[in-house]
Amino acid sequence: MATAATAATIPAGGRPYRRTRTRCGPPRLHRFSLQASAAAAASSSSPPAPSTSAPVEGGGRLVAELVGAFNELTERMGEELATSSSSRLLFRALKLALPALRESDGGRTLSRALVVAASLADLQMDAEVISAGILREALDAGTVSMRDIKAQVGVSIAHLLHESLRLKHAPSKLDVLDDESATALRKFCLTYYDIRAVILELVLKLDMMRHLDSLPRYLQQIKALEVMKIYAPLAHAVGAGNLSLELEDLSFRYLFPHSYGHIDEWLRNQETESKLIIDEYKEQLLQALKSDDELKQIVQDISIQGRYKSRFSTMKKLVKDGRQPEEVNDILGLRVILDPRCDGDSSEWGPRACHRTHEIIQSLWKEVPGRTKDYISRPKENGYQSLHVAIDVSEPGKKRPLMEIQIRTNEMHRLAVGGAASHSLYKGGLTDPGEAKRLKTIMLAAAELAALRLRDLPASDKKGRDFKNRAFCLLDKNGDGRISIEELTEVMEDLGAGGKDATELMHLLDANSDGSLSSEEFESFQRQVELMRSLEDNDDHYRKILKEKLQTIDSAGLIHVYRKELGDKLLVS
Ligand SMILES: Nc1nc2c(ncn2[C@@H]2O[C@H](COP(=O)(O)OP(=O)(O)OP(=O)(O)O)[C@@H](O)[C@H]2O)c(=O)[nH]1
Ligand SMILES: Nc1ncnc2c1ncn2[C@@H]1O[C@H](COP(=O)(O)OP(=O)(O)OP(=O)(O)O)[C@@H](O)[C@H]1O
Ligand SMILES: [Ca+2]
Ligand SMILES: [Ca+2]
Repeated sequence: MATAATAATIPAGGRPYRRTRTRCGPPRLHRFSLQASAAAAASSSSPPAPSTSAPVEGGGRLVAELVGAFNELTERMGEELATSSSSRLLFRALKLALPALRESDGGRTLSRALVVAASLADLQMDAEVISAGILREALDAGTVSMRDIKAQVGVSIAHLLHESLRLKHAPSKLDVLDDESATALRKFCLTYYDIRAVILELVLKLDMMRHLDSLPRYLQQIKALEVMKIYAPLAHAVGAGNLSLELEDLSFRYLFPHSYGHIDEWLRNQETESKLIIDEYKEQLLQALKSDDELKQIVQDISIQGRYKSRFSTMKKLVKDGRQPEEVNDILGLRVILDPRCDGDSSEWGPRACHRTHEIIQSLWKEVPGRTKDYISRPKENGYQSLHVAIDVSEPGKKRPLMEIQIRTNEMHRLAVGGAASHSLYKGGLTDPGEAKRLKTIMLAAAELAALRLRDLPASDKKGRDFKNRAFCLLDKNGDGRISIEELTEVMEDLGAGGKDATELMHLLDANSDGSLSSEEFESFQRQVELMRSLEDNDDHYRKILKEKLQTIDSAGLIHVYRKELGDKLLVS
């Protein structure tokens, strides 16, 4: 069995992972490795899993990688973005990038390129940005040239990459250690025509920050400082809030390891329980608000967001006025957003709905006296409106930090996110409201342009191809509903494998031996790819169980215990 170092999936932090979609919260990522799953498959007892090892050998493995990565990315993109022209573009980019990336650094570069692509897809970037993200690693590693990209993927991707490279080299022109230079550089970034290059660069910075450990200490600090001063505020300014928080926390960790350690320990100790409390209170409040007769009459929709405060944001609060961690009163946060009915007077119904929500909160929980701030009756100078209350969520014998609840209408929220009282300005990322407005216009224009460029071809081109079967349609070049040996050979040659591999793979997958692959035959191959992934998800799970039980495990011992104790549990449902 070929021992390729990288599996055909999107990895996190340099480790392969797979995502399970959940309705809320960030994607859940599972780590896995192909060798481990093969070992697990080999050791599992009856009924035997379908032969998963055969199609992943040699050139077949390349196709499995291509299809696996393609499926995972299009799933993340969602139907709206993964149009058929976008899919074709992404497929071309993957075909060029996969063989090139496998050559560098034992496959680690491929893992990282796929992580970058997945983050971009999660940010709902279009196929051009995602493709550029995959190819950028190959370009940096020197295994693909700009000329190859232009010829095989397209001029627009090459242009996007060119812009991101300009941005990459920008910081060296300035002394980023002083605030003025940092502000100047952020402004410079925002004058880019294609804001998507900025976002690509931000995601690449996040990837870099996740892999700083291997660098010498002084370099870690320089890079962390640059991210803290320039890229984290920039991410905040372009509306990528979670990206900004992660960039900040990672920089904080390298810049101030001791303070980070202290705060991290304190927040981590209560994180799991706090997040459960946030979810519980959120649900309870939503039910109470939705069943209130007065609110029913004046609002048409209610939503609640919850958040656990980040490491860096907590640290800033502590150093701002020397308070103790226990005195940070927004570690747990809820935000109620009310949508007043249109048939009433929103200038009256909005504030009334907020105050009614406050009364309901008071009836449910213990409000902390003196911590209520009514910025609705008395808006802040910048126009910010919201009603803030703090509640005590401690239980007898169990002291907890306070929970802050912000109550606002959707109109007030719009202002707090994008207006003069915008969060970007409030947090100091951008200092000029005009600039924030301009940025938004640029982003909208870029999005429209991308949508135009990637608009689907007429329906006749689709021949009833469905969303799930995109990979098949892309391999079936002449659209006759079958993948011929020529078509398979072509894609395998693109991936750097020989014609012999294509013949072998065809032999394995061609169940009815008619010399070509039907969509059903290809689907069963896709199922095998999926199966390998689930095996590897389980592997991680079992590894954890075993680690707890056995303390130390070597790889040979691991397989041994699998067979003895967990064999029948390893079946994949
Ligand atoms: N977007 C935006 N949010 C704001 C603004 N002012 C306050 N907020 C939000 O409201 C929260 C609480 O603000 P305040 O009630 O003024 O509390 P504070 O004086 O900061 O009190 P501490 O929590 O003790 O620091 C902040 O953490 C922000 O989330 C603003 O001008 N714009
Ligand atoms: N009570 C809350 N409920 C839900 N989301 C919140 C709440 N407070 C802040 N947020 C959001 O959480 C994200 C991180 O905010 P963060 O905690 O860093 O700052 P902040 O609370 O707004 O400001 P400060 O640090 O000055 O208190 C932002 O998107 C912010 O709008
Ligand atoms: Ca706050
Ligand atoms: Ca066949």
